[in-house]
Amino acid sequence: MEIKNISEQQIANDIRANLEMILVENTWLLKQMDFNEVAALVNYIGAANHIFIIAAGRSGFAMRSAAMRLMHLGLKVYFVGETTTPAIIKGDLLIAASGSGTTSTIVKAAQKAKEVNAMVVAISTQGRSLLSDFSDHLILIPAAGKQDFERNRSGQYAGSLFEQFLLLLMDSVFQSLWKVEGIPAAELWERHANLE
Ligand SMILES: O=C([C@H](O)CO)[C@H](O)[C@H](O)COP(=O)(O)O
Repeated sequence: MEIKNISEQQIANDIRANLEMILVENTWLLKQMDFNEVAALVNYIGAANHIFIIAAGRSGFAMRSAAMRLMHLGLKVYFVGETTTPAIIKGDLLIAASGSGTTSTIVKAAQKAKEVNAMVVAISTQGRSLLSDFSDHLILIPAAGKQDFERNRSGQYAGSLFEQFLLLLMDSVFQSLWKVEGIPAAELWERHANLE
């Protein structure tokens, strides 16, 4: 990639402006959310024997972070696709995050989860999608779709806003669960990886 003749100060200013735009977009999204939809997720998590999480690409990175924090709380959490992930069965919960709601591995996982009568919570930018058809509950994040090349809802590339907000939202869910459980941080830390 050729870096054009641009001063370090111009780049610094541009990066700062971008970060401001990203924070503004995430704050805008916060105001569009129905947090009762998110509150329901806490009930699904509380009722589940095991929690399975699936998401792909950058959405997957955000949800891997969420899986780690839920594990720190002492929940039995598996990220779909890891070699040690067991079968999902009735009484379990699948949290399936897909901005588009069409990523085939995620739709298939939700379909399988419903076949065995597990519960499915979807998180998506789409109110109706292939994924929502196999979901008991939907959390709508009305961010830009990853193929909204006109960039109507976000100045950022592809699904970046959804993926950022997903991470922030799941950290907020963790904070609520942590508060409810009242577990001291030092106790959570005992579950933190010591082989890293
Ligand atoms: O990595 C991603 C891509 O760069 C879009 O910004 C997506 O997270 C990946 O393609 C999965 O897509 P969705 O299932 O639609 O979230």
